[in-house]
Amino acid sequence: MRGSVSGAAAARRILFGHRPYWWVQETMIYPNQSSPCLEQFPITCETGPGSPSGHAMGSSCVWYVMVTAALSYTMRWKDESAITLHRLTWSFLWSVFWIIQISVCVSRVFIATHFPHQVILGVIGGMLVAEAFEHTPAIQTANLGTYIKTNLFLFIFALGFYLLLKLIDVDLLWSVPKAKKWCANPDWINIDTTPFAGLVRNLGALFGLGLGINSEMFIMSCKGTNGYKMSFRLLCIAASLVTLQLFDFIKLPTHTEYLFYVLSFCKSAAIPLTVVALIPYCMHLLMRPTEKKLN
Ligand SMILES: O=P(O)(O)OC[C@H]1O[C@@H](O)[C@H](O)[C@@H](O)[C@@H]1O
Repeated sequence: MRGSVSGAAAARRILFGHRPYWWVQETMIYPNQSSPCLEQFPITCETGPGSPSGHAMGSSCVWYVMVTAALSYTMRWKDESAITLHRLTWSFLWSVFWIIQISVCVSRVFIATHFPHQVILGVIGGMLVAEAFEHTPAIQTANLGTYIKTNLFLFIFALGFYLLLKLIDVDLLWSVPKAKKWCANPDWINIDTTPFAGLVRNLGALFGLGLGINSEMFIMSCKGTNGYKMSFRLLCIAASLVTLQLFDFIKLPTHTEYLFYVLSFCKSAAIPLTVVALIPYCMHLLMRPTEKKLN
């Protein structure tokens, strides 16, 4: 009994970060209704727990991967002037990195979705995740079966963890009613901010990545001779950036929860599949006639 009580307390401490926009309404620390008035915005009403910040974590993780990948390129330059250039690039890229992270953190705190320590934890967490994945090259070589098994494991683990915590009276979705109660405008509550929506999105992305890197399209384009060409890579980057903007225009219907989760999974799977396999394959086909003419 004591074990389950202390387990619940530990889980609460780790997973139950309050967000300022509801915490300020419920805390008892301000006497005689003197609690400060926090302005809310259309993006304030996140429904998940506040710690660590998902936006800060996502941003630091993605930018960390891009900056370290770019620097690993410049590190190969060996002569004296190249070393100076590498140092300049290093300072520039890390400055850009920190400017972006600070901007994300300040904006999350400004709109009352986070306390400062939650965004700091998010940035550190994102960098740790990026480091861990950079040291796990198996991700890029795993077969589709492994991706599917990992997907199933993560889904069952998350669901099992949710149900297990429910048994010891801990509701992992505790934050949703709080958000609904204290959000200034019900229209600002978005289903895609719930913890389950985040889970489904991540599972979809992982599945799409698995499908992509195990597809013929990826093998023929990225693993072929074109894959090493700078022009091919730049074309893929440009086309991917445009396509990602187009994906952003696809708005999913939110009236039926299950349908939303299924479509969200499909959309999240389609994005890496497009970027990793479809676009490189199209670019590969586009570049082929030019090569034939040259030959
Ligand atoms: O914790 P934050 O910064 O409010 O970010 C929450 C977001 O974090 C993201 O990681 C999740 O994918 C989203 O579903 C969620 O809305």
